[in-house]
Amino acid sequence: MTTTPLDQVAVTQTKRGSLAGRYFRRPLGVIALLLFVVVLVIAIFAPLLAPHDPNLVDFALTKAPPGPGHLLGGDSAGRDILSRLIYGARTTLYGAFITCLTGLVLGTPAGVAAGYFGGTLDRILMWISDALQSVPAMIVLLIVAAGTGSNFTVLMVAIGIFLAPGYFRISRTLAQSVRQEAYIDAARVAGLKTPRILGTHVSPAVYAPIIIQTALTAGIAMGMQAGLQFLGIGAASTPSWGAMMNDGFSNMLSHPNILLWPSLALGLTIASLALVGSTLADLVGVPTVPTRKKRRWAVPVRRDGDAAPAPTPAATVVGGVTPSKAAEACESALRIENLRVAYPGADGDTEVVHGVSLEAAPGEVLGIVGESGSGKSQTIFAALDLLPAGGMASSDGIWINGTQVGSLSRRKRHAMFGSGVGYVPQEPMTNLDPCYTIAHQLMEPLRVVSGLSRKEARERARDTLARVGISDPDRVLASYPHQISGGMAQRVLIAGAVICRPTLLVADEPTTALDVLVQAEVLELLRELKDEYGMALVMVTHNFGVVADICDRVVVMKDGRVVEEGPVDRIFANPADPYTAELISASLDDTDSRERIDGARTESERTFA
Ligand SMILES: Nc1ncnc2c1ncn2[C@@H]1O[C@H](COP(=O)(O)OP(=O)(O)OP(=O)(O)O)[C@@H](O)[C@H]1O
Repeated sequence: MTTTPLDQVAVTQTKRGSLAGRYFRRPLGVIALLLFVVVLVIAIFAPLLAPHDPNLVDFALTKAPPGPGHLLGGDSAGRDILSRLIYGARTTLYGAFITCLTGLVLGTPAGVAAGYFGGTLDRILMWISDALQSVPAMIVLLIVAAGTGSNFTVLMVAIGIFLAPGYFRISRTLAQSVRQEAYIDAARVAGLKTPRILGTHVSPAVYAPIIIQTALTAGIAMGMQAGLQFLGIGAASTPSWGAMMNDGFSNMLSHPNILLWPSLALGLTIASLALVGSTLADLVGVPTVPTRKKRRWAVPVRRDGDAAPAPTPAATVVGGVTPSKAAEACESALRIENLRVAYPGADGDTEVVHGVSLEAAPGEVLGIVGESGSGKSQTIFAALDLLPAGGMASSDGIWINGTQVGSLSRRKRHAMFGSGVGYVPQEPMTNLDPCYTIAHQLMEPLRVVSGLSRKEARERARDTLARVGISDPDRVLASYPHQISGGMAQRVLIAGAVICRPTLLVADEPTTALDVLVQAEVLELLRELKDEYGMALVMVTHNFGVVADICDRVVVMKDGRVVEEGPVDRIFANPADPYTAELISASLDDTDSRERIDGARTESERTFA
């Protein structure tokens, strides 16, 4: 095995520090948090802290000014203002809790589902959300109050329903952005089921913004709650800041202190929550949503549940294949027959892959080569069920490791990918989930798909990291993606792709994002792994140098078509198509490559016309 220096690259420590550490460096945020904690403590320990029974009436105390024994004075009914204020905190926080819980439980899962699956589900949920936002909430709340005898908890649940669209919209937007992340594709190819992907890879992106939303929603809930109580809705025996404000409002001119204290308590509590929320938003607003270098087309990935226009999705159409071809396909690691991929556009569907057929035998290294936009990735995406939203694929069949994947349910197809197919994507960094350690990401498919115990999975992960040339696997296992270099990340991805010992490894431009030295090492590693595990390797590249280096056979693509295929030696010695010849010389001599390729395109077009 070749020893490599990649793992020598120092693991960089994060300079940002933990979220809590950064939060406590914000004085305003700290003051706001302290204020809220004080209100919370007062609410929890109200029976211990209140000097009097909040409902005890003492006529001598009616509208009394502050004095000994009654530090804030008495209200218009002769009750101790301080005690009512303390118990009011309890009512207010309880109400806000019920409201936030309702909004959270209804809005967040719905938003994640709508954002991740898109399509009809998204449209229906968006419609419900819009409808809820257009209903005049206060009128409905008054009706609910009348119908339930002003049941406080029911009213707070009703407010929560009206505030659920806030949670829905945030989680929908975040799920939409995360579902385009390459590490979600990688998780799907690794065979993880959708609930697992939603739970472990999509939800973490939603957590921090949802906490911020909760802080803001709690403030809004308190305001609405106080508004209802101000209108006299709610049990008279329950001390509440809104009811106290109502009382104070009636005596505002003669006894302003009755209005002052509940208003101050409510204002400060809402302001503290708003400040906590905005401080958190400042700190986590951008980094919590992982950014992916957008694919050229920048449209969301189609998922289960999306409305997929005809023709049928990738690998689901079987037809036009003779029995002999089907039998041959059973021998192949990968076989694609007459694949077409199209996208809807303003002027109808645009086909970007036009009837591509190719095959990789077990143990063989097949190169798919072509310039940018020639359809290499679309071909592979269609085979691995990773087409972006709107992508429509039809074929006469796609076989992976001898199985016609179109005849399998999506679930079985993905389970098969997990154990039989490894996928090494283009951009190492974006294919690792920033929320989890490398250990978690390598062990997850082993535990979930292969059923290994935690100990076994960890050992396998450590061994595989060592095998891909990382000399300090324990340190890398404990690292987060941002703590490792690009070269090391690519090795981690290769380790992840081969960790379940697949029989087919698909590598989509695995060296593009790496420098020249690291490129050579990664190619060497892929070659070694392929020999060691007996895998077929499908190598997608724009570089004939890579093809010369590692491939047995090559398929040359241009404008969504296969222009030529054959053994690498023959293609290099005697390219049949002028485009192939120019691609070879452009790859071997980088100068003026674009002009030469363009020239060859013209020549080739003449040949094909
Ligand atoms: N979502 C999409 N909508 C419309 N056209 C698309 C979409 N995705 C890809 N295409 C088109 O499909 C064609 C093939 O793209 P593909 O990504 O397969 O090229 P490629 O050969 O892999 O190039 P690269 O290596 O640069 O990714 C391109 O012309 C591209 O513009």
